[in-house]
Amino acid sequence: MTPGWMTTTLLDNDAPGGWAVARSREGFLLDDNGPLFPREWLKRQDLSVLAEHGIGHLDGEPVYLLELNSPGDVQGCRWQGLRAFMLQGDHRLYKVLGYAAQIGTWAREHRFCGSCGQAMVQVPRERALFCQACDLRSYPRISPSMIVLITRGDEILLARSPRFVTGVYSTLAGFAEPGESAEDCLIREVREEVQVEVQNIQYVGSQCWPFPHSMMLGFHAEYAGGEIVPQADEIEDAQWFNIHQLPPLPASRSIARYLIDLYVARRLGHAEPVLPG
Ligand SMILES: NC(=O)c1ccc[n+]([C@@H]2O[C@H](COP(=O)([O-])OP(=O)(O)OC[C@H]3O[C@@H](n4cnc5c(N)ncnc54)[C@H](O)[C@@H]3O)[C@@H](O)[C@H]2O)c1
Ligand SMILES: [Mg+2]
Ligand SMILES: [Zn+2]
Repeated sequence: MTPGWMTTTLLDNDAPGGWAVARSREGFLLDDNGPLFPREWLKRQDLSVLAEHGIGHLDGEPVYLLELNSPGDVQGCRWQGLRAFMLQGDHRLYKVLGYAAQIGTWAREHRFCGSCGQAMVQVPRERALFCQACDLRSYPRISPSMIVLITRGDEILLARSPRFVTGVYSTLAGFAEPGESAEDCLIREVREEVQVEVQNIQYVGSQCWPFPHSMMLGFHAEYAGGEIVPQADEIEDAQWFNIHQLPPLPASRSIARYLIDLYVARRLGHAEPVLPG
């Protein structure tokens, strides 16, 4: 038995046994034991299954995803969104569900060829869908996004979007556009969102962010000039905060929080935090 969580290319759907998770637009099915169910039991429930995907091994046991057409009722169970699993509970299970969510979303959204409209088929032994007519392959989609902590000595620039929990301020972030390097994207996003210029851009680390398929690339940058002007509609407020007087911050498992905690720790000479995977 190999301990831990390992994703795999594909598993044989006809082989019996293993664990399964069920996903619908309401999130993952959950009972008092968590979101992992004995697969044979789960498949006997009255659920409308769109597709079954083998996704990996947890402590050596195969794990499958049942992607559902609609959230059914299973006695003693409820539905819970992926974000809630990220915020509380076992980080390992959150990784399993995050991967399941990305595979489920991608396969659901690529059932038909984007070029000719024919049904896509599974490629043997590879996580890819294939159009025989066009010889076109589709792989799981990942959207690179930059996230940056801008600092000015003891001050850090944080902003809030109207979508955030009341009071919470975070680092600036945005999706890469075609034609951009990571640094180009970062500079553009910072200009768009707060009209500030940055210098000494340093890559810090990355994080998978399965909401629904971002790959966060985290940076630190120093302030170089400009007055904060928050972008209409996108940024509700943006301010310089002294590291000794910070507002409510993002969830501890986010790279946004890590970038802030890391800078504060270095500034104060405290032990450095660990970037959550
Ligand atoms: N893990 C973290 O700590 C953390 C923190 C902040 C943001 N994020 C994530 O970073 C990502 C980007 O942040 P943002 O929302 O500020 O981006 P953003 O500033 O680029 O603005 C989002 C808008 O950009 C547009 N957009 C452009 N390309 C897109 C694409 N590929 N997918 C979806 N929308 C696209 C859409 O109109 C969307 O509403 C999001 O997924 C967000 O959840 C993660
Ligand atoms: Mg943004
Ligand atoms: Zn096609």
